[in-house]
Amino acid sequence: MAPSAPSITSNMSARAITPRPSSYRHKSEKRGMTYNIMLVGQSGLGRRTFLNTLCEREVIPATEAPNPDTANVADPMRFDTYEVNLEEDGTRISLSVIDAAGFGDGLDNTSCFKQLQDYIEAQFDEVLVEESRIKRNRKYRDHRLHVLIYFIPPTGHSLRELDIELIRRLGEYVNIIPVIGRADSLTVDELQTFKHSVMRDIDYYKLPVYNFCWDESDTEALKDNREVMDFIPFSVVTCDEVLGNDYDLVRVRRYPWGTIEIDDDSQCDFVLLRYILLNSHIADLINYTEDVLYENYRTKKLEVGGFGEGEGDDEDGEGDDDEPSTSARKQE
Ligand SMILES: Nc1nc2c(ncn2[C@@H]2O[C@H](COP(=O)(O)OP(=O)(O)OP(=O)(O)O)[C@@H](O)[C@H]2O)c(=O)[nH]1
Repeated sequence: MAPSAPSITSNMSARAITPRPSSYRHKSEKRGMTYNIMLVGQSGLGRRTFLNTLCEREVIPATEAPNPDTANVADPMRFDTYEVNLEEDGTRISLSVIDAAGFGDGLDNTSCFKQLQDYIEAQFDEVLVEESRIKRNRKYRDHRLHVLIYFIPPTGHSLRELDIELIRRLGEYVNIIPVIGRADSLTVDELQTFKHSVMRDIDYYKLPVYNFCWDESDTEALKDNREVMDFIPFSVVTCDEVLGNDYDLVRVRRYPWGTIEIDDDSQCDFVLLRYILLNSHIADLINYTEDVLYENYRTKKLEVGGFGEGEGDDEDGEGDDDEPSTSARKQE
């Protein structure tokens, strides 16, 4: 008899905290979900490897080494999109990941914030236009960003101006989850101290990172969510090798002195973060984006009259756009 497919060993069960999937999650189970994630962080912090580890396959192949003649010239930001279909606990997830490459790599990074903001707003505007059509496009694919994973470098100090500015500028448009990339660069004590410093800065500057406790009506989930918040920023170590046999696989990062099991929650927060992103909190992140962040954006845009004549015009000739934009209403 052929052996069954090997499965990745996860030590999630050993963790003191396993957040309960919210009621939103159960409602979306059968329908399947359209989910959009953006990865932002300076080059080399492990965005590509993180995505591959998250999806358990090579979504972004390794890039070739940079040409030494042009390596000193910072590229402008690029938004590379990757589509992946996943199944998590029986729920189909049509995942779109936008890798914002080149953020923070230049000497002057002021334009990066605007490029990111423009990108996120453009996805909101697209929905605003779509909502105002008389005849809706049934095949319309919503590209609003549901979560932005921001990679903080493992400096061991505190947040940099660049980190503060990014969270401050984009927090009103997207759910930002800060993570410490390459967290294996820090010892256990350094990591704890660094996490505290980052949280101190987030509190001090009132930075709008995603608040897991936004839905206070769900009292049962509130306790779990408070515990989840204690892990922010999540420490991430990604996999560069899979060890094991036909029955059991263990994902590791190998060093001269040994290995780190990235699915072991006593060694980093990757397994918890993955569970939050793809399972327990996926529906909350989508709902918060649609019901709060998008609604706020929409209200502001319509109040200042920024969504004026012509924006709803139908380029492909489908649908009629005579309807005034102010009548665009989100279907409850
Ligand atoms: N020590 C350590 N190295 C890592 C980790 N994640 C990725 N790396 C390594 O860091 C290097 C860069 O990783 P990438 O995933 O390509 O980083 P990126 O952020 O996508 O970088 P760019 O493609 O340059 O924008 C590779 O050699 C990875 O193997 C990690 O958690 N710990």
